[in-house]
Amino acid sequence: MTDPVIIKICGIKSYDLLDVAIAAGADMVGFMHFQRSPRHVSIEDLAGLISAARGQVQSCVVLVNPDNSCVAEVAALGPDWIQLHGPESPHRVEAIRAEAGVEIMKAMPIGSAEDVAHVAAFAEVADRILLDAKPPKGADRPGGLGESFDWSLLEALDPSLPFMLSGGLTPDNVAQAIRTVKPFGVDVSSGVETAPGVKDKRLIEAFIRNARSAV
Ligand SMILES: O=C(O)c1ccccc1NCC(=O)[C@H](O)[C@H](O)COP(=O)(O)O
Repeated sequence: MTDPVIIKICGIKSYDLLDVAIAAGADMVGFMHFQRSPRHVSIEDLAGLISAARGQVQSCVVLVNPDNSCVAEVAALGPDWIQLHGPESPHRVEAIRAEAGVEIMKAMPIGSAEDVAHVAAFAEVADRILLDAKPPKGADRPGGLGESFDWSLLEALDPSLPFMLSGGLTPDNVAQAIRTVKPFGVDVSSGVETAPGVKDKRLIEAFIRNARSAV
């Protein structure tokens, strides 16, 4: 019997949608703290959402190249995870992990075999790796763009490395992604929205149902 895939619904901004994700069986929810994101949540709102999630679902705050004061401010709110989704180096990931005292997920942009070759160095310093599509040149943010990447690139990865898969996942392709790539977990944002930043209850439910039914 294989372990169930971890499901993360990213970019939750409201208590209503947090409840929807929990009721539908999400394992983890992501809260964006990045001004340029259409899913940005203020520090004040993060505090309430993290408290509401506690004990029901793992919470993950997504930051992009944060400075030490931002890390300290977010860590003080007690999320289960901080996700680093910027150009942080392995050394910086290690320092943030020591400073924050919470588990660290490092997002890695994948667009080529060279990008895949960089994963090992980050796997040594992060608690979990998230593989996402490399954003196109000129994109205004490094994630949450609904872009997928060539999953066959991941055949070069160390097969013993547990990783989360993201980038362009939807209710329609998540089961195929799980069967093909065999990730430890899956992460979605745009694929459960009707417009950037507008999550949809039925799409969240369908995503989780279809991910759970993948064999
Ligand atoms: O969602 C954002 O707006 C975002 C902005 C800046 C950095 C990361 C961001 N999202 C991080 C995520 O974990 C997304 O779930 C992941 O990139 C996949 O997004 P999508 O392809 O839209 O499902």
